[in-house]
Amino acid sequence: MGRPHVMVIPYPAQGHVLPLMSFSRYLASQGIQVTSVNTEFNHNRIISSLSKPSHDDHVVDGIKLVSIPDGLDDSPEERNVPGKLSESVLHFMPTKVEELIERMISETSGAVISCVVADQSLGWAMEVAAKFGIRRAAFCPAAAASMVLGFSIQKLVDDGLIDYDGTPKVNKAIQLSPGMPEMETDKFVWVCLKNKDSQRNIFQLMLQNNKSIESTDWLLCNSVFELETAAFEMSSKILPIGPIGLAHHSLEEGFMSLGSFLPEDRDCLDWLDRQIPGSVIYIAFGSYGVMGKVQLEELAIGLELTKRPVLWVTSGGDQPPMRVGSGQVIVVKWAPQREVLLHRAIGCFVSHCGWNSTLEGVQSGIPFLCIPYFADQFINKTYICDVWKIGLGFEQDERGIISRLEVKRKIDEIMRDNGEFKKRAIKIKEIVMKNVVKDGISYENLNKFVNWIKTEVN
Ligand SMILES: O=c1ccn([C@@H]2O[C@H](COP(=O)(O)OP(=O)(O)O[C@H]3O[C@H](CO)[C@@H](O)[C@H](O)[C@H]3O)[C@@H](O)[C@H]2O)c(=O)[nH]1
Repeated sequence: MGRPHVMVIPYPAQGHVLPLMSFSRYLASQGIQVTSVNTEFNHNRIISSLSKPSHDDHVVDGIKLVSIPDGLDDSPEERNVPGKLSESVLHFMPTKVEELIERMISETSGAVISCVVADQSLGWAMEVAAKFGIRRAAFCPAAAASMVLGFSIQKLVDDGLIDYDGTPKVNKAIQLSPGMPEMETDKFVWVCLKNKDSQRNIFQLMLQNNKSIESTDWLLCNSVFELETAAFEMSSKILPIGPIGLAHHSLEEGFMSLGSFLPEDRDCLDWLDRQIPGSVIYIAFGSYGVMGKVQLEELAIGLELTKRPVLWVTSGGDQPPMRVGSGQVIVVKWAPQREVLLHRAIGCFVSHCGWNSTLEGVQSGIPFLCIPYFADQFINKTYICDVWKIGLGFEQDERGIISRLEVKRKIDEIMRDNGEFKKRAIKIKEIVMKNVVKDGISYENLNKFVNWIKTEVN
């Protein structure tokens, strides 16, 4: 029997590459040969951001890194033009992946790829794999609730809640089933992009992906059954396997950053060592920065008013107008976020509620302050604030801005509150940990998947 070989294809964005890289590392640690396919642009960023240089650019931590062109020019700006990246993903990448598989098969005289694991948003990858007779699994890096929202589109149309292009006909909060987080129709994943063309494209893509997913052998979700019981009960096909980063903690530390597009600033960990336990506000908005100047300023002043130490990540480019260097505030471009959140100095996490950040905060037992701005982030915020009750949102003033006083008020509330938020956060963390150890649901699902990969190899 040959060694099983899995090809992993993430959507080419940071919040997708990181969890799929964690998943790849997990598979590699189970003796599976893994090829991770990234765009050339991302591949180069991944290699140059490794915290420990690799002897071989193409094999890192047991994972073979290969790249395909994305058809865009070399500037990062090109990828920020709305619609450019998604167009390349839809119309350029499929042929490149197909050519890559053909090449791999011919170079190794028919070597088997046991399975393609692709991001759930790349439905076409399932079709390419099927064309070569390769088995397939979809990986969802977002909450199960986001997936079932996609699966419920036809019902939303039938119930008269949205039009055929996804536009809401009414503005109201709905629940897809009892126990599901409430969702505002005007904040549906495809609606809150605030751009009609993008809305139409994403909506169409979700419909297409729903179809492609029907033909997959597995639909794995980086989530935890007990965090989202109602969502998992709505679709038995979605299997929780998360949080995926927790599955390989024993692996070599030097490659913890594998998949980051920017080098991690590890000095902030030394700074954290010098802070009082539970005192630091960690603020990070994922890999994009879209905060307006006025909001940024109110946030910065509000944080200063709390007189608490702050660690601020500027990844997307938003430079906080704060007095840096006072010892109270440290600003970094890219932090080792998972390690930061686990540090005893951290008291709360001001987050945009991307699903990876949500899971990382949850598994660290840290309370949240939420500033969601698009896509699935509103659903994740509802989980944090209304379902798990481990965080607070902010009220906006008449200008649509979160004022400095509101920032200070909410941070003081979450950091004091006799530790109620912290206590609940620790409880939720314990639930999560139960799922990733032996006999836990995520652990068992991962095991089943690995066994399936191993036993079906010819
Ligand atoms: O300084 C930093 C900042 C972030 N991260 C990591 O970057 C990832 C960011 O992921 P996420 O929190 O999900 O944010 P986005 O990059 O914005 O993720 C996109 O993808 C997610 C998964 O589909 C969605 O939930 C989000 O809405 C979408 O914006 C996390 O693993 C962080 O640990 C770092 O390592 N260092």
